[in-house]
Formats: sequence, C-alpha cells, structure tokens
Amino acid sequence: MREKCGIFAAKTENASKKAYYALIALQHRGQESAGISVWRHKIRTLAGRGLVSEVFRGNELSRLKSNMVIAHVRYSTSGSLNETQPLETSCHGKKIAVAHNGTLTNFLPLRRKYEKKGVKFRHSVDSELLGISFLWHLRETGDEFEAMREVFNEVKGAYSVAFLFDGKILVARDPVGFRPLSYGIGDGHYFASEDSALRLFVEDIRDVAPGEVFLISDDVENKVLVKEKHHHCVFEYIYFARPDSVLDEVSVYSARVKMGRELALESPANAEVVIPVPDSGRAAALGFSQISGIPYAEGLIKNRYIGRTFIMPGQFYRELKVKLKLSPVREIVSGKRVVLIDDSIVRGTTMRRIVAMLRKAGAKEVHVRIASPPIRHPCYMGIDIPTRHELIAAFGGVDRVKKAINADSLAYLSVNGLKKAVGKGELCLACLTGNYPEWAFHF
Ligand SMILES: O=P(O)(O)OC[C@H]1O[C@H](OP(=O)(O)OP(=O)(O)O)[C@H](O)[C@@H]1O
Ligand SMILES: NC(=O)CC[C@H](N)C(=O)O
Ligand code: SF4
Ligand SMILES: [Mg+2]
Repeated sequence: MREKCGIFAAKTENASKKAYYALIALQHRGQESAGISVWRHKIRTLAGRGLVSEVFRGNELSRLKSNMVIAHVRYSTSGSLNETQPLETSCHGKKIAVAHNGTLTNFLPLRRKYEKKGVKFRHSVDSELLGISFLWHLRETGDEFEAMREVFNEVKGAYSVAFLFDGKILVARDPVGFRPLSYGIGDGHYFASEDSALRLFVEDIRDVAPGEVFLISDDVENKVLVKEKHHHCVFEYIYFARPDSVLDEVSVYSARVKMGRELALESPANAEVVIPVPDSGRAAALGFSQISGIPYAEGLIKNRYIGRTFIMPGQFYRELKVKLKLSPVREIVSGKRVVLIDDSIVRGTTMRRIVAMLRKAGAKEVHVRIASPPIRHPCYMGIDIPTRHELIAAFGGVDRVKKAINADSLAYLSVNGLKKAVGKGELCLACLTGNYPEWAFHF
C-alpha cells in the first residue's frame, strides 16, 4: 500500500523557506518527488524527483523569494512517475499551479469532455483536471467561489487541493473530506495536509471543513460551499498520518493506542511479551500491552535510513534488503511466546518475513494481532492498494492468512472495534467493508 501526497500553502514572509521545512515535516506522505511554486509577477515552480532534501539543496530557494507559496510531496496514484507537483497548466490563456492530494474517480470521462471542447492537457496525472475545471468555470462565472462550486459539482473523488494563479491562492477540501487538511493562522495564513506540519509556525490551528474553500489575495475569505456526509479515510488513523497529528479533532496517536486496546479485549493472546512491528505498529502494541498486562518490548529494530535503496538483482540481495530493514533483538525474543502487533497486513510480505525472523531468533510461539480489519477491497480515492488478487485477505478467511504467514494464531480488529477506537462515525471504510461512499461515484 503506497502513501498519499502532502500539500502545503501559505501567505507569509519567507514563504518558500517555510514551505521547504513544511515539506520535510510531510515527507512521510510522499517520497517520489517534491516541489514548490511561488508567485513573483508570475508562477515560478521548482520541482524534481526524490526526497525534499535531494530536490532542494539550499540555493534554489533564493530564486523563489515570495510571500505566496504552494508546495507538494508526491506518491503517484495516477499518471506517470515522472510527473511532479505543483504542476503548471493553463486554460483560455490563464495559467495555474496545482498541488493535489487524492485521486479523482471520474478523471478520464471528464478529461475527454474537456478535450472535445478544445482544451489541451499537458500532463498525464489526474490533478491537472482540477486546475482545468476551475479555470474553465472561472471564465464562465468570473468568481472564484462560484467556479469552485462548479468544480465540486463536476469533479468526483478525493481532493485536498491548493491552486496558485493571478497572485492568489485558493485552497479547498472535497465535499466528503476524504483527505485531511488543516488551516493555521498567526504571522500569516497556512494550510497543510497535517497539523503537525503547521505547528512549526503557528499554534492557532483548525481543520478545513469538507466542502470549504479559502481564497487568499489581499484579504482572506472562506466559505463552506457544499456539505455531503463526511467520510474521512480511516487509513489516515491506522497507518498514514504522523502519530503526532490531530485529524478532524481526533488524535492519531490516541486512536492507534485505542485500536490496540480494543484488539486486546477482542482477541487476547497467551504470551510473555508484546512486540510491535516498527514503526507504525508501536502505538497499538502499547495499547495491547496496557489491557493484556503482558509487558511491551522493542523486539524488532528498524533501520530508518534504507529508503529507496537500490537493490541489486537476485534473490540474495532481496533477502539482504529485508535483513537490512528489520532485525530481531534476540535477548527479547529467544525462548518466549510472543504477541506480534502490526497496524495492517496488505500483501503479507512483511509479516511472513517477520514471523520467520522471530522464529529463527528463538521465539517459541508467534501470535499475530492486527490493529485493523482485513483489507479486502481496492481504494479508488487515492491510496494505491494493490489489485484484489494481491491482497492476502481478499479471498478466503483469516485461517488462510494465518497459514500463509506461518503464525501460531492470528486475529484482526473488528470494524466495530476500529470505529470505537477512532470514536467518530464519519469514516470511509470502503477497503475494509466494500461500501464505497456514494458521492465519489455519482457521475
Ligand atoms: O503486507 P505488506 O504488503 O508487507 O505491507 C504491510 C506493512 O507495510 C506497512 O509498513 P511499512 O513497511 O510501510 O513501514 P512503517 O510501518 O515503518 O511505516 C504496514 O505498517 C505494514 O507493516
Ligand atoms: N498520493 C496522492 O495524493 C497523489 C495525487 C495525484 N493523484 C498524483 O498521482 O500525483
Ligand atoms: S477505501 Fe480505504 S484507503 Fe481508500 S479512502 Fe477509504 S478508508 Fe481510505
Ligand atoms: Mg509497518
């Protein structure tokens, strides 16, 4: 399962430098490319493949001096890997830069519709359509909010998006609110996918509401244009977001600890030590340990510098990569019955290898507990979940997965347990239940 993009936008002093630091705080949301666009009489964009620190090495930022910025870190879900964001496009002779997190469900038919009207698309990625639709309707209505109302009517799917055009910034969250988006105010106006990136600069922070639009020029104006039933992506809480973020007023860290607590209540295990799969399994393992009374220990160590390390061809080097990434602490594991906690299983590759690794390190029994329900359906809203046949839990029951990963026992958190842990009814759970939010597919 691949991660989501991160977006940032601000009107403030030294905007591009702040964007650089915000992108570093959002790096976990996308590692394929990074980019910054500013307004200096016209749009100027610098973007490239790689991590933020690889794309921006210092001097470039002095060429982007401005007080108006939008910025992006990308993990592609649509179009070519060579695309970067913010992307620049134009319609009716007007230019716009677009930074988008999410995936559009009616991209292809809408793109065809615009092409028939004579619009030329310059990119392969769905995000361009948001810019085109906005500029098209801006010319028709002459008003940014009315244009955005048309975008909401027309473009379906998930989008938290920032536009830069005509010396203005427009920021919007789709009417269902799949993707997170926060607004911060202090020595300027700031927006970011997660509030933890805004806390670098300001403390006065709130969520952008689903269907809400901000227009920043000389003044700041905001309106909630449409409100559908809120469907926040539950995987932000399970895995994607930083644990120190608060999304739609729910702390990601607390939600994860509660997932572990619910899991221990639903599916206890007879064991001597609770071990998390780092990094994302830690909070749930702590919750599991609190309820079960079984001590928590860091029995697996993760090398955090491995990143997109080039892997030489061949089985030997593939195995080596796994050993480089994770290794067991023998003293903790040896001779013990272990409860191993992770946030999710996607293909099952990680879990299969870890169970084998723990057995090799001397674990007597390995009981796997997963702090989310089985993923059985694809996501069309921006998470690159593999096709159904690659999802280990898509066909057959839990017992089949247990055998495949060679665990002594296996249990997943129930959908109800998950809802209790997050504490909000307004969630998208489609990849777990197969019930897709209607708005995103109504076109
Ligand atoms: O079943 P699989 O297809 O192997 O994928 C599932 C694993 O991937 C994710 O972790 P990841 O390795 O991305 O690292 P993190 O937990 O440190 O973020 C997730 O937390 C699981 O551990
Ligand atoms: N992960 C995302 O949010 C991706 C945004 C956009 N669909 C892209 O592929 O660039
Ligand atoms: S289908 Fe799953 S991953 Fe996709 S938006 Fe819904 S909860 Fe998130
Ligand atoms: Mg993990």
